[in-house]
Amino acid sequence: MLDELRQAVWAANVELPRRGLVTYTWGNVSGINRDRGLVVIKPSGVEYESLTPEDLVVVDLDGNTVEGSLNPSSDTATHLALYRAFPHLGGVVHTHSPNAVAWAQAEEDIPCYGTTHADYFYGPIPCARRLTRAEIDGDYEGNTGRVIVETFQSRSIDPDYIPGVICAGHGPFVWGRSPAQAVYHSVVLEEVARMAILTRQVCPAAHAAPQAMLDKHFLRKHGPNAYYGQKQHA
Ligand SMILES: O=C(CO)[C@@H](O)[C@@H](O)COP(=O)(O)O
Repeated sequence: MLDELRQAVWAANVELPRRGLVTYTWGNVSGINRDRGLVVIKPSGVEYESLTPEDLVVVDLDGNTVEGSLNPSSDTATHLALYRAFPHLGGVVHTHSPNAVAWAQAEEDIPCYGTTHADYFYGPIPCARRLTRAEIDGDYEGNTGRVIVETFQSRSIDPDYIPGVICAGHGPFVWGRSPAQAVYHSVVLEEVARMAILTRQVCPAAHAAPQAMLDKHFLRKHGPNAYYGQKQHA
């Protein structure tokens, strides 16, 4: 079932260790078929070295397993909350990439200091608040997704313009139009998180990039007036 999506989700998952974004099994990628309302996701705790496309689990948007004999990722409910709330998402990635986690553990948005960030994220990357005790004890992974969605709604952030978030004390969830694009954005998020840490070290009072620079760099790559590259780039 969903052979093409299964292959894309498998390729995106095995790209995570190649890109240095995961240690052991600390991450997962999913992809969605919107027509069928089905999500393909990595099974929980399976090593990337032994992962095959057949190991992936197919779930519906309520989290029921439709195909697969392995348990889906423990983060499945978070992925599903994002797919339900943000209709343009085609793929979601979660990792514990260290520079993004550093900002998440500091409970700070990742500031946009320059053009590398502005090329892909149209403003600071938000840090979603810590969960309450009741939210952790209850539907933890579902609540993680709900808090991410609340963060975007309450701050009027468009998830197409800021394709990722860091969750306080936890780590990044990043998305894209496809599983491959979600991995691409995860690589960028980790790099800009690292650059922002270096910037703070060089100058603790560094200024955020001005709006004009954000506008120029994001909008020349995204949206109706984009002119960067050859039109098919992520
Ligand atoms: O945060 C955690 C574990 O604390 C998970 O995101 C990570 O280990 C990946 O879990 P899965 O192997 O996808 O269940």
